[in-house]
Amino acid sequence: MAISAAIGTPLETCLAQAVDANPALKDAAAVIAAVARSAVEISERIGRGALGGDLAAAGDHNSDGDVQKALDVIAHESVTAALRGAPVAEVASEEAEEVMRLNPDAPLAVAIDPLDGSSNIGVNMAVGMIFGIRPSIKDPANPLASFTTPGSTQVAAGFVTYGPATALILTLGEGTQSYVLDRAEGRFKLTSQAMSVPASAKEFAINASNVRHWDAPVKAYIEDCQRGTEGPRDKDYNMRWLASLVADIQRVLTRGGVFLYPSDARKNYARGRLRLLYEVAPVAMLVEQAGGAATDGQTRILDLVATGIHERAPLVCGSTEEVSCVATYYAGGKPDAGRSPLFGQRGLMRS
Ligand SMILES: O=P(O)(O)OC[C@H]1O[C@](O)(COP(=O)(O)O)[C@@H](O)[C@@H]1O
Ligand SMILES: [Mg+2]
Ligand SMILES: [Mg+2]
Repeated sequence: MAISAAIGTPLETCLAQAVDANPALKDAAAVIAAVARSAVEISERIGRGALGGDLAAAGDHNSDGDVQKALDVIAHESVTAALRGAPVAEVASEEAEEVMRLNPDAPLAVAIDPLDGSSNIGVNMAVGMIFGIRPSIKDPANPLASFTTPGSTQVAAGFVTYGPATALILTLGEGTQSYVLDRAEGRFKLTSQAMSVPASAKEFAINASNVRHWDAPVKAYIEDCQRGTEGPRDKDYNMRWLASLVADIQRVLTRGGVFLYPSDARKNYARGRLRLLYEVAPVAMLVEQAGGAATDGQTRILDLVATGIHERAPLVCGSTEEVSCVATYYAGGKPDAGRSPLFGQRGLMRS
C-alpha cells in the first residue's frame, strides 16, 4: 500500500491508513509498531553514548563467530521483548543461534539484525537495526519452514538508522517510505512517502581493503569505476564506505549509488559477509520498492532461498544501471553503453 499521508504524519497514523486500505496488513503493522517502540528505546540508549556505560564492551561470540558487544545484546533483548507482544510466531535473530519461538499460533515470522554495523559501536558512528517480516509456516517437521522461502515472500521490511537523526525506512510491499524519530515526542514521523533510487549514479560503496580477495568481475568493475572519465564508464566516481549497511543503504536510497559486499576468497567469505535473511533480503525489498535493483552479482536477491537462518549472501544493490553493469562483468562482458569504439579512439588519442 503506497502511503499518501502528509509529511510529518506519525507512523501509527500511517500504519492505520495502510491497514484501512488493506486489512491483510494488520498483523505486519502491529509488528512494525513493536519494532519502532524498541527502536525508540535503543535510540535513547545510544544517544547517551558512554554516559550510559560501555556499549562496546565485549561479551560472548554470536552464531557467526562475531564477538557480541554490549549493545548487540541490549538491542536483541529490547527488540525480542517488543516482538513477544506482537503477532509473531518465530524470530530469527543474528544474536540467537536457533529460531526463537514466541507466540506459536501467531501468523508472522520475523528475521532481525538487532544491531547492524557493530564495528561502529562506541565510536559515535551510525549503527542500526534491520528486519524482514514473513508469513509463519506451521510445519512441525521443519522448524525453519518460515525462513526457507524466497525473499519475495516478505510482506514488509525495514531498517532503522541510529545516526545524527534516528530514521526508520519501511516498505509494506508498495513503495519505500522514510520516517524520522521526533525526539521531543518519542515517535516516528513521515519524511518521505516514496523514496526513489536514481537509475544512474557516480558513487560506489565497497570495503576496498579486500581488493586482493575479490573475484575478477568485481575487481574489473571497481577498477573501471576508478578509471573514471579515462575508462569505459566515462564518468568520475566517488567512494563511500561507512561499515554500517543501514547507513550506506540509506544514502543509496536517498541519492543513488551502488553498494557491494561481494563474495571473496577469504575463509568463510565464499558468500560474502552479510546474512541473507536479516540483512540482504530486507534491504533488497526496500531497494526494489524504491526503484533500484539488488542481486548477488547475477541473481535477483529476492529469488534466493535460505537453507539456514544465518546463511550469507553476496549483495550488489542500488542504482539499476550500476547493478546491471556489475552483472555484465559477472557474465564475462564489459559495458559498452555504445562507448567501446569511442573509448578505443579516445584511448588512442590519449596515449
Ligand atoms: O567490517 P566490514 O568487512 O567492512 O563489514 C561491514 C559490514 O558488516 C556489517 O557490520 C555486518 O553487520 P553486523 O554488525 O550486524 O554483524 C554491516 O553493517 C557492514 O556493511
Ligand atoms: Mg548487520
Ligand atoms: Mg548485527
